[in-house]
Amino acid sequence: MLGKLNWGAIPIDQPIPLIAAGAIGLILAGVLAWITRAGHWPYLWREWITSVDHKRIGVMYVLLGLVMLIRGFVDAIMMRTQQAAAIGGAQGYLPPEHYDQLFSAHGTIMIFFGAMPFIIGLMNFVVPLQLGVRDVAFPTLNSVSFWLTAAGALLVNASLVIGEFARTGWLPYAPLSETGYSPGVGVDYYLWAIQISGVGTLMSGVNLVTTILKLRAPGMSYLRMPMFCWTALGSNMLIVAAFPILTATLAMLTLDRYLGFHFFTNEAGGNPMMFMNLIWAWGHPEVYILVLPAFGIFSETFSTFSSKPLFGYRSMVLATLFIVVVSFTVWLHHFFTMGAGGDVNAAFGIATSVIAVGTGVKVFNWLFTMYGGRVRFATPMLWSIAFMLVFVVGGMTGVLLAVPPADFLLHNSMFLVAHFHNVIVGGVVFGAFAGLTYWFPKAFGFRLDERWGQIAFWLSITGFVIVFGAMYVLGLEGMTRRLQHIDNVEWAPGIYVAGGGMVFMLLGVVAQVTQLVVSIRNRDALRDETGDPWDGRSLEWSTASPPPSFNFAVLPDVHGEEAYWTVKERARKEQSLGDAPQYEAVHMPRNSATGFVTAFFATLTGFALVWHIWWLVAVSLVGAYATFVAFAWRDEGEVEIAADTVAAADRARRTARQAWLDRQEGAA
Ligand code: HEA
Ligand code: HEM
Ligand SMILES: [Cu+2]
Repeated sequence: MLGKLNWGAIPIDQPIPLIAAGAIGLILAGVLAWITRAGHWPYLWREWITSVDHKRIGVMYVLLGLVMLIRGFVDAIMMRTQQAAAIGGAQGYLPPEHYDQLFSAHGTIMIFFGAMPFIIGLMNFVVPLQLGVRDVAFPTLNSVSFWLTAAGALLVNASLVIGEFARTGWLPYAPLSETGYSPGVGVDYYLWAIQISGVGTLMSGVNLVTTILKLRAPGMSYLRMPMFCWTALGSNMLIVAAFPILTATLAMLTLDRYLGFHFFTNEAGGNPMMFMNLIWAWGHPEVYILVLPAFGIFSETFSTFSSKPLFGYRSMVLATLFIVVVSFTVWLHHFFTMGAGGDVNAAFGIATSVIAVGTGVKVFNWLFTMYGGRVRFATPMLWSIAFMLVFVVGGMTGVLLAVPPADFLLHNSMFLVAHFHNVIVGGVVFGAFAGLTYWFPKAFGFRLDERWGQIAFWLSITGFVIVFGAMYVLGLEGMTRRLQHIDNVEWAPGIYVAGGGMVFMLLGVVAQVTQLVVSIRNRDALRDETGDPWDGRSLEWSTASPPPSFNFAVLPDVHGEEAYWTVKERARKEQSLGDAPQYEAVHMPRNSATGFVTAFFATLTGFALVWHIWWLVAVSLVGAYATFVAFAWRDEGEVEIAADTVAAADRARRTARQAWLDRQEGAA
């Protein structure tokens, strides 16, 4: 009846996951109970869970990303403390099979459910606003994408209590991940969680590419798009091209595990090297999927907070497209040591180093954007400057790893671990925080507390330098990755230093949460009436904060590269906002439960497949299909928002804007 599932799946003999799961369960039950008591369910269902508004979906994506970053951070604390507690004769508190699940879960959660949702959420929220349009191309599909991602996150976290997670690393290398070496359900959880969320990511990629290519405000030609839209286009083109490779690779591994195929086995004609090639053909582009939008965020913040247009806009566009193409030609640098031969290694090493040229162009453009500008050191700008300093180091160590002879020494060492955290945390996570603090007032109508933001920043950057600086040293001293126990006591100082740095990082996380709480409590004092708290240059700042459901009362008419700056300049010169526009009724897509219900069935499907509960697989697949059919048959797809409502929504913003203009005149 329940396939392989029985009471043995609950890890009663392992107190740590049980206590962790118990605590999470209690918090979750508390939150649910509070929502029920306060009677918030109808509101949540109507306005959020079934919402197809790209802004709401973007916010939910970011929230998912934040929660999962904290979840992955807890794993990181456990890894660092385990290593510090298991040197020489000491054994630490985590047995090897648990430590292996820990780094696998940490990597998987951080990449797929922390960084990806965070970045996709920011793109979802910002891109339509910057393009001057009312939503993405396929709003309901957008909701499906989000909920499928959440379903994957749920499955990974469920594995903590029901069964186990993969012990194979964040990419389940074959043949280790084949049934013979990984007989448990861990790899199956990995496979279905990533397949389900991967479908969501692919659809979100199709959605955003279509939006950017097809839906732009009148006058918004390609070369007038803000830089963030360009990098979002690059990132989503990479998603559309790369994610099918991931899906196919994992599908083949699934066939191996479930039906006894031999794609990646050592015998019967299988070839494990095929897995390496395929997984990295997706895996390398994936890191640029993450970092390109972060580059876009920095382009926005450097320009806004330097009060200058972005330097070298066209070269930035070219560098972005260059990175998109070249990132598909370098995958082999992840397994230089596996014997492809000197010529092949040299070719891929050179291709890898060439990417540094594209990134270098960007770094110099950001520097020149700041040069001669009136630089304001607000929190988003602090994250951006810190990014530029640390990312150059991380990039350089990447170029070092791209030299095959050097990589033979450094492959699988802590130096490699330091390299990629240096670029992912320093690039993607700092970018996400810059974006969060930059666009938060747009999403919620009030700014984040600046003082706590700065405290969080300084704590995090201090911790970052200590933790990953120590890891570089450990790597050069020969320490390899994924060690549950440390035999060589000479590494102890480095491991203690890295552990000490974690204290600063932890305080940084606490400060970020405090910032959020303090800001929400002081929201009236932090209110942003004008919709433009940073003196921004692109269209998202031309509408109210938070923007109405239809984004713009009247679709903007774009002149020039900096759409909103041009409008503001004219208003400043003429000391007037111009006449109120002609308002018309707006049609917006109706909310839909399709995404949530599909994801509900997808979660069941995934869970049932992990545990071989075949009847449940059948039932939930039918359920998911029926949801789509029901959606296709609905005949009322849109709601009309009357012209009066649109006008009323715009009036408040115009009044605040006029007051701002008058103040400017007073100051002049
Ligand atoms: C956001 C993520 C991200 C980014 C941006 C990068 C960027 C780069 N990475 Fe990294 N990398 C990872 C994430 C990332 N990487 C991950 C996750 C892994 C390991 C996964 C695993 O094994 O589990 C990895 C592993 C990895 C390896 C494999 C090593 C091994 O397994 O032994 C290599 C080897 O070539 C490499 C190289 C590079 C290079 C050359 C860049 C370049 O793009 C960097 C370019 C930037 C600069 C160089 C700085 C700025 C430039 C200038 C200021 C101009 C002047 C500079 C020069 C002319 C040099 N990376
Ligand atoms: C914020 C602080 C972080 C710390 C202190 C940290 C620490 C660590 C440590 C100690 C390891 C394992 C090293 C080993 O034993 O091999 C690791 C692995 C990893 N981390 Fe992090 N990490 C952090 C954030 C992140 C983020 C934000 C991401 C991605 C977005 C990430 C992605 C990974 C990946 C992919 C691995 C490899 C897992 C594997 O070996 O399969 N980490 N991290
Ligand atoms: Cu790579």
